Amino acid sequence: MTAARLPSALRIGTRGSALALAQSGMIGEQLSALIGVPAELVTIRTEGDVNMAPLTGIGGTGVFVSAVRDALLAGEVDLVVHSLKDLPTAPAAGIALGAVPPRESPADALVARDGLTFAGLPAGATVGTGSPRRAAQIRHARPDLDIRPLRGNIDTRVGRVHSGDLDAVVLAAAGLRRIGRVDEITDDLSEVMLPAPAQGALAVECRLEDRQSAWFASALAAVDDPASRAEVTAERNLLSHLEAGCSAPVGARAVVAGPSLTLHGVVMDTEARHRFHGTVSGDAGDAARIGRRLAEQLLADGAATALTAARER
Ligand SMILES: NCc1[nH]cc(CCC(=O)O)c1CC(=O)O
Repeated sequence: MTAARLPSALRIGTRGSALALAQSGMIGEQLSALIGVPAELVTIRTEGDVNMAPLTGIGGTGVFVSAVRDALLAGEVDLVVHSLKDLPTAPAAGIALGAVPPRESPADALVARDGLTFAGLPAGATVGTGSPRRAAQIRHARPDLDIRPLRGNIDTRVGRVHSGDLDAVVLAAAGLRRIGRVDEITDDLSEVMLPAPAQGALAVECRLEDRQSAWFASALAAVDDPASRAEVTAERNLLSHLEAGCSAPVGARAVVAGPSLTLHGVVMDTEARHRFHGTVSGDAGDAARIGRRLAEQLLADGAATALTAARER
């Protein structure tokens, strides 16, 4: 495509999971209505879909991202949609973050047998999660629980509870909501843990040069939500200035209220021996700087100890 002219169809690159298809389908419909051409989803198979080894062992969630971005750079698609929390914080050559659509709930959710809440889980209950961040915060809140490794798509994970294999699993509420399975949630974990930076938010990426095109830029601006963008900017700048990867035990939650933004962050090691947390507020226009300031504050408190301990595992 030459983005200067309207194409006959907008090709949107996505992973093939139910969640990815739901997310990119929704963005495709919105863009299609805006620009008046049909959107076509192009499924891209990634190493993360094929290889079921723990994510921490195959290069983190970045494995899902590279193949989709390669298709964009190769001109096979015009836009790609990702879960923003799966994107590395370093910018990718030739690619722009075209839009951050209005964010879904950033909360983590419990899916437990018999409708159990987090507080209602009996001592020794098995809780599945493959996320060091979730594991550390569960350990901190409930050292009596038995945390088990967990991978796979949302269906697989929830299935481990229905099969009686695990008492509970922890998932992003946004993922369950987007695939229409919000009824599975038995508790909201907002009071128990801070979410991953950018959890619940989407990233619509385009080729850098296509942003010059007026119709392209205006379509992207129409699906962009500045408040969501400010929140994820603060959260991801915290992560990048901690120099922590996407599987590091770092939690972050920014909230925009009117002109101001408040960012809460936590850094732990996986064993939950160390825990550093703090809050920085400021002007929402300073989101990146707020993230950096909280990172500096947590590092001054000694957070590097926790990050190093987490990396050495
Ligand atoms: N880690 C994979 C992943 N990437 C995005 C989501 C859910 C949707 C989101 O956070 O936007 C999930 C599943 C989960 O964490 O339960």
